[in-house]
Amino acid sequence: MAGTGTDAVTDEYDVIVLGGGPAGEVAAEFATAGSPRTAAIVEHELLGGECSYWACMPSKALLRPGEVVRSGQHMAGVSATGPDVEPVLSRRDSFTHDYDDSAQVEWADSVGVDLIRGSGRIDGERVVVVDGTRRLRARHAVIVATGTTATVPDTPGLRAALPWTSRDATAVREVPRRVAVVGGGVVGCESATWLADLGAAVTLVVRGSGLLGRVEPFASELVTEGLRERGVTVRFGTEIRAVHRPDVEDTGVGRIHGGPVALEFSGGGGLEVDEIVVATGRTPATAGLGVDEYLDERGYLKVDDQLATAAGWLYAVGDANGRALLTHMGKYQGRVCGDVIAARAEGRPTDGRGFRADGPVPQVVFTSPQVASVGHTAAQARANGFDPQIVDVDLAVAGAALFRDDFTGRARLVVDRARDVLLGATFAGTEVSELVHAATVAVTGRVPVDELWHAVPAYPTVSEVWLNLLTEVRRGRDRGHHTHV
Ligand SMILES: Cc1cc2nc3c(=O)[nH]c(=O)nc-3n(C[C@H](O)[C@H](O)[C@H](O)COP(=O)(O)OP(=O)(O)OC[C@H]3O[C@@H](n4cnc5c(N)ncnc54)[C@H](O)[C@@H]3O)c2cc1C
Ligand SMILES: NC(=O)c1ccc[n+]([C@@H]2O[C@H](COP(=O)([O-])OP(=O)(O)OC[C@H]3O[C@@H](n4cnc5c(N)ncnc54)[C@H](O)[C@@H]3O)[C@@H](O)[C@H]2O)c1
Repeated sequence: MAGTGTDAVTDEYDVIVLGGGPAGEVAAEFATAGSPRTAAIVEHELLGGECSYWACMPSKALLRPGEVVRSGQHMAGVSATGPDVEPVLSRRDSFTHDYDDSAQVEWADSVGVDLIRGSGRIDGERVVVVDGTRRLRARHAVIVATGTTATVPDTPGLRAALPWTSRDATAVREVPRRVAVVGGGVVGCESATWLADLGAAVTLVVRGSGLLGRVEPFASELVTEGLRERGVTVRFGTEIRAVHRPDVEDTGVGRIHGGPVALEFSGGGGLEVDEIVVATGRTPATAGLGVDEYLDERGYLKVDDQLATAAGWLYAVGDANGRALLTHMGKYQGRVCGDVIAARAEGRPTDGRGFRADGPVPQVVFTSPQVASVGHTAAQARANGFDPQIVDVDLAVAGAALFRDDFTGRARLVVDRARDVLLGATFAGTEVSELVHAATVAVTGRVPVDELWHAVPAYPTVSEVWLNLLTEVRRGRDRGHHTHV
């Protein structure tokens, strides 16, 4: 029976998915596509998950206008102002559909997946209980795709101050005049960017010494410079000892939660702001699901490359398995997991290449400048026992200068000398997001550098940076390990 957004009537399905975010949706679709198998998704908030309503979609809708304005401001003959708050927030709302998931429910209907509204937990082998009352049984598989929630540290006074999390920052309705963003990861850097674009005076409070922990150090430095140039105060080595907000009010998501907030720093000193955004990482939504024996020490489900746990019938995709907290990787896992379940249900072998979700991880951080990367950084390559050739070049090519007057940035290739293939690539610079897929293809396909030499970038495009990178790889082979241009 097709999903209606209300309770479906079937109590036995071939596949039951807990959590209707992007990973769970795709897994349900692929496990049943082109077959008579049935699937249900159990979802206790909105079908579409965090990504659609409180994460990727609204954040990128809030970030793009600022980048377009900067593009216009750095192009002779073009005048650009803004971004203007109200139209930007309305455009954001058009992407989150005002938190109405009926379009996703139609999608579920169209692929024959039932939606069961409620909170699911596992109660024995292949059995799911919804809201503590309704029992469902899965003939083949149960897939956990419950994602993560924002982690709020137990700093004295912080939780009582009702700080914003990523949900408030992406759902912003009232722009705080002064805001402290706590955490120097992706959420911290991106939300500092859009809140500054919307006119807030932003202080980014970072306990470590750099932004975006796992990226190449030069990318982290360029993002720090970019934030500072646009007026964001970036404070490294700063821990918050206590938070005081005497006048707290639960005004709703995206609204300012009361009066001013005083932050006390561990090393002395402090800061008064109108709102705090806590961007200190994620907590897996796996507690109380009845899967404790399959969790690692951080609370993520332990899975193999086929997304299966040690219990053959139980799988986990997306953020819930902690492999890569990214929508595209969750959807990739959903495709592989769905294919594995389908093959097993049909008695087909699952030892082919298509049945392992072990591809390299691409990511774009939509700050200004952006950071687009895939595979190993230089440090990761060394830590994994490779002897990498590292090649760095400036992003200044003819195509870049034509693209935008202020185009700047750097690119790095990490090459495995032994096999003559790319292990990773990082582009940090003006609007570099679309550059990374070529690198993803090269890394995934293990294309030899000598073959890449024949992949000629069109003139005059930003992709011509590839020519400079590959030229340097050839030169570097004669000169030694690390080359800069
Ligand atoms: C601010 C922000 C910006 C981001 N931007 C990007 C980006 O640009 N690109 C990118 O690739 N990634 C981005 N991410 C990460 C991305 O949002 C996640 O990787 C992605 O949402 C994970 O998808 P998922 O399906 O695993 O989980 P989720 O999207 O978290 O969905 C899980 C679903 O399970 C439901 N659920 C949980 N427990 C239960 C239960 N017991 N019963 C029923 N339902 C349950 C939840 O309600 C939710 O709908 C961003 C994250 C944040 C916070
Ligand atoms: N564009 C994108 O691809 C995108 C955008 C946003 C989020 N995401 C994904 O979402 C995930 C979560 O992002 P995130 O930024 O919340 O987490 P993160 O783990 O990337 O960064 C968390 C930051 O908070 C700091 N921190 C942790 N505990 C702290 C504490 N008690 N006090 C002070 N600082 C503390 C950490 O040192 C780190 O700098 C990431 O893994 C990312 O992949 C992706």
